[in-house]
Amino acid sequence: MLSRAVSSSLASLLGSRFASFSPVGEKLYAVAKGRDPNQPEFLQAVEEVIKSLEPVFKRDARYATIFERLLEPERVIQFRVPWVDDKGVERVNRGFRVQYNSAIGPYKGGLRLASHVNLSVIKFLGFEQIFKNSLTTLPMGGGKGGSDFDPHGKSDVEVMRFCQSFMTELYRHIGPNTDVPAGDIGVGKREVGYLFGQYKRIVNAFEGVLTGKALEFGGSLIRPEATGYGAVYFASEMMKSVGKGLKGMKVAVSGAGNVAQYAVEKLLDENAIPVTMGDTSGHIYEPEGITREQLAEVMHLVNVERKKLDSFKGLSKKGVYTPGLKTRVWVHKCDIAMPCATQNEIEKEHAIMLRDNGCFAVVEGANMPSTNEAVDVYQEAGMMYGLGKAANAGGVAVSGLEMSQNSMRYSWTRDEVDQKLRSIMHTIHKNAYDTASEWGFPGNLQIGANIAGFLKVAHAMEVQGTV
Ligand SMILES: NC(=O)C1=CN([C@@H]2O[C@H](COP(=O)(O)OP(=O)(O)OC[C@H]3O[C@@H](n4cnc5c(N)ncnc54)[C@H](O)[C@@H]3O)[C@@H](O)[C@H]2O)C=CC1
Ligand SMILES: O=C(O)CCC(=O)C(=O)O
Repeated sequence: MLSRAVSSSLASLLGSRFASFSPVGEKLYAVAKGRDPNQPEFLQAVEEVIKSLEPVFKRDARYATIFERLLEPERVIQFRVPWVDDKGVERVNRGFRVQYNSAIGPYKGGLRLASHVNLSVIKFLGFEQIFKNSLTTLPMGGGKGGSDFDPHGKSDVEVMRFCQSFMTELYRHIGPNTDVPAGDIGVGKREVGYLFGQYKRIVNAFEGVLTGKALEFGGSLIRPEATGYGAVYFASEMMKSVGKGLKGMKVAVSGAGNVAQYAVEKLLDENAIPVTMGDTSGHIYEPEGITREQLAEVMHLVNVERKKLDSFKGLSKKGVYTPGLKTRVWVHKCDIAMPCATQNEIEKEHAIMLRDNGCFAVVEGANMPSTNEAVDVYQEAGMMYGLGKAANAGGVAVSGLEMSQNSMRYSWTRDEVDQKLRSIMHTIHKNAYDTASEWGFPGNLQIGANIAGFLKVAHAMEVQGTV
């Protein structure tokens, strides 16, 4: 245990929020911060998990030791990605794959292509993925990768050249029983296709090394829809737990990409009223609800024309488009907020706006979309909080089902996969809910999900020895 003097000097070194850790939590956070002081997103994710795991560390100090081991990724791969643009100019990007934890299965997690990608971002995502994958009930470890290459504004051929170069290094580190990447921001069917083609060409084997593949070469039905649908199934479980339903609920959704599109589609199926969608160009607000026709236009614009919402033509008379990111979707009155765009898109001021406007639940389709200060606002206000690790686990869960289908050389029907997804989201919610109650925090899905996700991995790590 740290002395009071050491602990207070560490507190001033690490910032005021640090003061609320127990001495064990302080020590673990200090280990992470001491090793990687310049990785803010990673440290934010670590802080959030440590706070939830305090009761576990208190009950049995063994778990703190295991957690300290888990904090360090098993392997971090960083590499050069050279490619040639359409003008014949040589370009270089930086590629990453963080193979974070393989205690319960092969590393599994997406690849992100976006200019903001750096090691801190990939490490936070890989760290989160460990707990999320554990919650899915499927045997998948945690990993994440990507590059600071931004596919927006690049031609298809430029994206292909980049993906081929990226895979020319990555292929030696992955495999269907080792590490199975998939999509994330900036990586959809097109990019997964180019990556798969290059892998197959190099290793001369047709194997399930990526998920999110097109149906023609081993993809699973419902994988494109899975994260958005899964988040809405999770929201529905949250509502049921307090005797409510989604019908008639006004939902503010951020994002206009994969997760947001299918969240809006499923909200419409459930007779909820999605009132917003947003991207880096701005956002649309439809006070009476986004219609299926408007959603179809967004899908065409984003997925086919590769444009942003500033090109959206279908606003209703009451609809409003607000350009830029200064004003976010969270200014609009809603019952439920579903952030489905990116990390830290809800800061404390936005959480306060949501709370003051009567929003009573936040369900995260994105990874770590709320800052820790925003989460404090939700918890202090008694708002329901479905954290990303639980609420957006449907995507990776169906990726796990894609791996199973590839292994069996078989394909389940759309209904079969959708039923399995629903059942997995039900189980994740129940596990988080029950675990929260068992540990003395009834209704706190954040604590419940983090503890349940951690304990499974911790037990596997313990019996596998110090590896
Ligand atoms: N695709 C998947 O299966 C899964 C995705 N996620 C998470 O969901 C989130 C969205 O991912 P996808 O929809 O797959 O990506 P995407 O690339 O299809 O869409 C991302 C959307 O967010 C918007 N966006 C990005 N940065 C923004 C910013 N700073 N402010 C406002 N809008 C911004 C983009 O313009 C785009 O509309 C990410 O946090 C991702 O990690 C989580 C689980 C699985
Ligand atoms: O489907 C996958 O393997 C990855 C999904 C993902 O990146 C995520 O859950 O954040």
